[in-house]
Amino acid sequence: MTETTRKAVHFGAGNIGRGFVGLLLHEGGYEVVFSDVATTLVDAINGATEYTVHEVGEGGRDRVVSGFRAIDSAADPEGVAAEVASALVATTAVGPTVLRFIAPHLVAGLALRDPALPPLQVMACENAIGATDTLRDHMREAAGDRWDAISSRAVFANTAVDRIVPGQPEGSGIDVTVEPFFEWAIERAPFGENPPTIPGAHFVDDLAPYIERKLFTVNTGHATAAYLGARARLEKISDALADPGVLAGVAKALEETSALLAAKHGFEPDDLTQYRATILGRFRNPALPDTVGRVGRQPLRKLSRHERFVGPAAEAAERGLPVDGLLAAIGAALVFDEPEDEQSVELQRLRRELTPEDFTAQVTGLDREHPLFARVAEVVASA
Ligand SMILES: NC(=O)C1=CN([C@@H]2O[C@H](COP(=O)(O)OP(=O)(O)OC[C@H]3O[C@@H](n4cnc5c(N)ncnc54)[C@H](O)[C@@H]3O)[C@@H](O)[C@H]2O)C=CC1
Ligand SMILES: O=P(O)(O)OC[C@H]1O[C@](O)(CO)[C@@H](O)[C@@H]1O
Repeated sequence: MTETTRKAVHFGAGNIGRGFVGLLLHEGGYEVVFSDVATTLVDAINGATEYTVHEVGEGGRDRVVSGFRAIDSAADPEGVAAEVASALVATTAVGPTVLRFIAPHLVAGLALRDPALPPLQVMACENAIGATDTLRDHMREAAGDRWDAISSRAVFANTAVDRIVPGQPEGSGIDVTVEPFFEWAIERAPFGENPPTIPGAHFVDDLAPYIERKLFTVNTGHATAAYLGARARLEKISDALADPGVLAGVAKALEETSALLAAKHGFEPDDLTQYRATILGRFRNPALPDTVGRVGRQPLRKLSRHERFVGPAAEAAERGLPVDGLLAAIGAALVFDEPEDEQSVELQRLRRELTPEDFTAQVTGLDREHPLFARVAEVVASA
């Protein structure tokens, strides 16, 4: 494989796929093959020779991506397997619950792959702890008896990706509007001497502190702003941050997650204060057309056991740390009522049909004996 055939297959050509992962892979010198199930999007990508990532806000600039194509994985699974077989890198940005549908494509590609090639470098770029491990588990399951023969043809690294990429305005084609900030932290060890070349990414020995700091600050804070903003009938995230009540609620929830991060991972409190300030500045970016509906999407996933609210609140409660701000955010999430969002509709149905205790057990996954359980059930009862 020569320098000119450096190829990455990226699953999920949506907002983060084109506006972040695809962009950085392109800047790292890879030809990018997007794989998606949205036929119109695949056609639009194949109809273009370049697209522009518009970074809006302070320090932002336009970046042009070229050297890509797209393939419809529903219509042409054999084509996807062939691309995977000869790629150097495979990434995903499809949503954590979709990883199991990507696994069979990767397995089929590894089965075709020449064992003499360098191992495929697999990285799931989702907002979830251990997403690449989850993808590998799905692959192992999909491969069954074949796994032992093909698993050495790939290496797997967990990653933490951070860039706000909102829903795109009508008529923007495949261009993407994003914030200027980004961070991509990747586990170093799986690659040995040959890490992928991704400009601006940083390789770390232990990803756990990075991904927890990211998820429990950026994502906890963003989702808190969305749910408090939606409850205050605000539509834009930047307007939510301008509301003193919402801002105070976000600040309180994040002070609690910072206290946990300091206690658990040894982050310096002053550094966390600075990190929170930077993040609140990012949420306030008025040039980003971001909405409480997008950021609050899939509330059942966000209220689950190891996600951005219950995850840190449970650990904080176990350590006797304060959780009132996180409980208030959970209270606002419970009344998130977006008819367009399936999980929001399901959430409201569950609230109507279950007792507060049964709802808490089912939605948050907390054990009934956990120190947080009764407090969440109380919030559910009074929401
Ligand atoms: N948008 C953002 O600001 C950020 C998003 N993320 C994470 O990135 C992931 C994707 O988020 P977005 O790009 O915002 O969503 P999106 O909805 O814009 O993109 C997801 C894409 O995946 C495609 N897809 C769905 N099922 C598929 C399948 N079986 N095979 C191939 N493609 C499939 C969809 O058609 C869509 O194009 C999520 O896990 C999200 O949490 C992470 C950091 C930032
Ligand atoms: O599907 P999720 O988890 O809401 O992912 C999107 C979130 O990730 C973020 O990009 C933060 O990195 C936010 O823009 C957004 O709220």
